[in-house]
Amino acid sequence: MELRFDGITKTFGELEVIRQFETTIRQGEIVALVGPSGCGKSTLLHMVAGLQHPSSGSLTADGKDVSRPSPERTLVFQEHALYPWMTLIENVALALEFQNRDKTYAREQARKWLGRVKLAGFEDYYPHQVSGGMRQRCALARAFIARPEVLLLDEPFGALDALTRMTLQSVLKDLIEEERPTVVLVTHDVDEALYLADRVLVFSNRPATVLQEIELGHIPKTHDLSAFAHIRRDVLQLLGIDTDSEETITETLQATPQATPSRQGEIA
Ligand SMILES: Nc1ncnc2c1ncn2[C@@H]1O[C@H](COP(=O)(O)OP(=O)(O)OP(=O)(O)O)[C@@H](O)[C@H]1O
Repeated sequence: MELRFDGITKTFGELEVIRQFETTIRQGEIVALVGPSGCGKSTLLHMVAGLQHPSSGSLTADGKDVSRPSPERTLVFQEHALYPWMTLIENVALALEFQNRDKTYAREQARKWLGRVKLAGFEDYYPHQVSGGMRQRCALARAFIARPEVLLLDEPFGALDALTRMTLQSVLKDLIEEERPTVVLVTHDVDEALYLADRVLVFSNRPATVLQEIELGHIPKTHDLSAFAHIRRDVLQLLGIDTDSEETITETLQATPQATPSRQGEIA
């Protein structure tokens, strides 16, 4: 499914969040959105999901106006995505039951998808009985089982530790390669964007405009991103991050741009 953003502006009351956003995301393309906290990345995803509407401009999916949510466009959040009172298999099967599919078929498919994300044997566990990484595997199974044409990922692994995040990124990459949905990924993690995306859009502070568009193409990638070091450095510099102190990347991107420094001696 092709997504076309044509002169999209979004305001909430007096607050202008996105200004004149233009791009076309091709069928099967993976586009990452990176930018400072609060610049409007999630708002853009919510518009594609049909949960928010542009204040001006137009947004179409395969030429049709996006006006409401549809199972063709699935949103995956960072956490709290699973129903805690349902087992993993029930959570996954629900995505098909919502489409009025037969319950037995939905359960069979859910078992298959849990196997694909390496959760065979955990079907009858409740979300609180498994790790955060396993919950996100389950959330991916629930997103993919409905075979969405557009997958919208909002910081899908933001709550996970670095090692688990890398493992889950590989799981997601394999699923995307097999299923080929169009993907829009919002992330604070520049490495995640470079690893997963065909194209990266770097946004400015609010009102968000595109500072740079980086075409990576369908290059086979591994977690060794040394070949992309120059791109990574450029992106970080665009975001105003000192590349000599890399450990602060995620924290800096998450920091509120309007945050006021605490007075000397004050406990932050
Ligand atoms: N429903 C809403 N009503 C009013 N203001 C909103 C609404 N949704 C978002 N905003 C505001 O729009 C701005 C952009 O929010 P958004 O969540 O899209 O940013 P973001 O780039 O995804 O941030 P982060 O990276 O921190 O998740 C913020 O200032 C936010 O307070």
